[in-house]
Amino acid sequence: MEKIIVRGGNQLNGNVKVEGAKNAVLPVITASILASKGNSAIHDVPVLADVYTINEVLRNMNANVHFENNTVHVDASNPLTTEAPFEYVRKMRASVLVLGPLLARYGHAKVAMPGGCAIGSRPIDLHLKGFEAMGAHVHVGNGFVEVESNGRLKGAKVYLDMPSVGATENIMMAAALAEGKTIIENCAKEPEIVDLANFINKMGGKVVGAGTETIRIEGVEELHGTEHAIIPDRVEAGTFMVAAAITGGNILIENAVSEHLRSVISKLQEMDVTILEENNGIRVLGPDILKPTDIKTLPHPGFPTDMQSQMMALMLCAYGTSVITETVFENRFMHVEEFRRMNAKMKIEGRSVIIEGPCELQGAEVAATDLRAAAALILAGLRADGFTRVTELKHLDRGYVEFAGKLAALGADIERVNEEGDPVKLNVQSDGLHAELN
Ligand SMILES: CC(=O)N[C@H]1[C@@H](OP(=O)(O)OP(=O)(O)OC[C@H]2O[C@@H](n3ccc(=O)[nH]c3=O)[C@H](O)[C@@H]2O)O[C@H](CO)[C@@H](O)[C@@H]1O
Ligand SMILES: C=C(OP(=O)(O)O)C(=O)O
Repeated sequence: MEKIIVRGGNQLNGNVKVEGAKNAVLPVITASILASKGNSAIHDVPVLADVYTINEVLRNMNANVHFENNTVHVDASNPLTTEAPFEYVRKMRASVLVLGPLLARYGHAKVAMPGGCAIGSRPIDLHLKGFEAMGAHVHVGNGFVEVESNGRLKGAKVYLDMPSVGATENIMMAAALAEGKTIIENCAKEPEIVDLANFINKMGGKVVGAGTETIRIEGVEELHGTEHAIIPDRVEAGTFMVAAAITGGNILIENAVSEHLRSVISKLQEMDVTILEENNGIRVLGPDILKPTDIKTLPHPGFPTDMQSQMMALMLCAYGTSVITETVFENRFMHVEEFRRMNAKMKIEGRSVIIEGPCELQGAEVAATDLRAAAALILAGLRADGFTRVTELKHLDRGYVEFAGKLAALGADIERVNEEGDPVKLNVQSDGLHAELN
């Protein structure tokens, strides 16, 4: 089993470049199969396990997919099969995002029902409600969800009970090829939604209002391949912002987009972290003494749940009591137990965690419980006394490119090793890595 070993105490300084956003690239790659003619070239794609998984899902459906030099080329002009088996959905829930495009193009899609996961139960009822409103029939049974329509989907008015990111994306993709107009109300406003809408529009689609709470989609008869560059990853950027803050360092996070990070910037400033918006990114300077603060996770533009565990690591080092309230996922505190192994003092009360800082963090062997928890434990290790060993790196590899390598380049004493203790350098150049990452 591979581990990341970090010895705390080093201040991090220098520049780091943010990759394309995982949560933008996955829906964009699935949207590319809406095109019945022409190739799509998707640029600035991060070399992540999740990208390999979605590429495999598409290949399995008979699309032609090629991934090289951070560009994914998709040719979906062949007739596609319309099923994504459990093997993929188990690895990555975002595989359900093929439902909308397949249903719109072929009138049929079948995907293994995603189960619960470490952060909550994560149902897809809102996705299905949207498809039904557009005239599809939904059948759930034997571990699968199957959606079917008689002929073309019909544009409809869909109100989402909560602004689900995945439901907004799936319904937007389905509506792109539907007959007539679809209006999605109370939809998600995340920057990744805007990126997907831009991609669909470049394919010949007619989507307006992405980034607001109402999206209007005028369905078209056919979409074509196009070229698109993915937006920078705001969660990776936020993670490096915390790395600067927790080590009292000075890091320029290149490519970070401040408009995507307003809530994170504001909370870091409350903790006395200095944030400078520069031409090519965001510079973050950690203070000698961190102040406590409170956060409540919310849909965008509220504080992102995907930054909750990294902020928890930072709050452990602040002087005073901080409170985190998680409202997006019902069970996203699995990392609390792991932090406790590092001498963290905190208490879970319902949907909140009360953190009594500053804690004298101690190095320990800890297991990543999800993708962001993996990063958060490594961040805590940067500050802890002695060596922290983080296992279950499959979570980290879903969403961070060369995380240990990037931290080492900034001055961290960190190494990724295999079972024998030999250093592991991920060769992140080609699809050949797929087996290794899984
Ligand atoms: C690949 C990707 O982009 N993943 C992101 C996406 O996940 P994802 O798209 O799965 O998250 P959603 O916005 O859909 O989920 C938000 C909440 O809505 C609930 N819900 C969702 C759909 C549904 O049909 N019914 C329902 O009840 C979920 O259980 C959850 O409690 O947004 C989350 C919230 O910002 C992020 O943490 C994930 O990193
Ligand atoms: C929860 C996350 O991703 P996913 O929805 O792909 O599990 C995340 O990126 O933190």
